Amino acid sequence: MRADTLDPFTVVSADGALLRGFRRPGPGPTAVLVHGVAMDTGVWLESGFLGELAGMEVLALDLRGRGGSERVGSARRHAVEHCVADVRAVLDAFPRERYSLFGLYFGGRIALLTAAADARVARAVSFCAHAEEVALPEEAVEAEAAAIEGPGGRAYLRDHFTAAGAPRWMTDACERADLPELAAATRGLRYGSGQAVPPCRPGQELVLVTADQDPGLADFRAGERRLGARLHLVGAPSRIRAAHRLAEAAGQLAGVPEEAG
Ligand SMILES: CC(C)[C@@H]1NC(=O)[C@@H]2CCCN2C(=O)C/N=C(\N[C@H](C(=O)N[C@@H](Cc2ccccc2)C(=O)N[C@H](CC(=O)O)C2=N[C@H](C(=O)O)CS2)C(C)C)[C@H](C(C)C)NC1=O
Repeated sequence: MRADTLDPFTVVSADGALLRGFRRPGPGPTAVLVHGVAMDTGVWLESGFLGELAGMEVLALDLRGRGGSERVGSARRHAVEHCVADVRAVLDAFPRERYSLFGLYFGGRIALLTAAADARVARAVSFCAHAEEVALPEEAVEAEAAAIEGPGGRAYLRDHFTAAGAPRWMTDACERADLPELAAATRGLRYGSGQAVPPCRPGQELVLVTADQDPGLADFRAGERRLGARLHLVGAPSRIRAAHRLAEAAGQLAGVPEEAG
């Protein structure tokens, strides 16, 4: 396959955080890719996602504290509003008529929240994250953050994802994580990440993707009703196992012209 030319970029978020990412040129509509909590832009290359978006211009950022982006240090500076600001900083740096956002897991939630905040987003596709309120289990999240920043942090993540049948690109992403920063990002989830996504704007298209056997399917169905989102199911026993099929799903979804009903 043709090697992709990836042009690195740097943008500054609203709170001054320096963000890095890459642009993959393309003649078609612009896609903005938002990775999950324990990830960075490497997942787009390794998952085959990039190849499935052939023809689109692709902008992929490392969220604060991940990849090459600035380590912000505190949980508060990892609040979801700052992640939304990170994405909007990329839109500001690359002015286009419209953008399609594709988000993976927590990145999907960020994509949906960005659409709700920003009319420039014509379409937001959330892979394996729904739009409903989530009651964050404080103790479990704190225990997870402590595990991640502890001596067995990398093993904690690797073992969980391996046991859950995650693809290689997801477990490899954990090997690259800056663990103290990932612990801060985990603690930062308490600042707003549980909020339900507000109704989107007229003309915006929202797509929710999950496994057809996802035990939490009801939350995705709720998004269909409450937000008029489209639901796209992939054949998999769980959200994590669906990760093996998300690039393929992206190819199917990206192929659909935005005007399609
Ligand atoms: C390692 C494993 C145990 C896992 N930890 C993660 O993965 C990442 C890395 C570290 C923190 N992490 C969270 O996610 C926070 N921790 C959790 N949160 C739950 C969850 O549902 N999280 C969502 C995302 C989300 C968040 C906030 C609000 C909405 C949605 C999610 O998508 N999780 C899947 C894993 C799965 O579905 O089993 C993935 N997330 C990865 C990513 O985003 O990079 C790729 S896979 C509940 C309590 C919100 C739980 C809980 C035990 C504490 N631990 C996990 O989930």
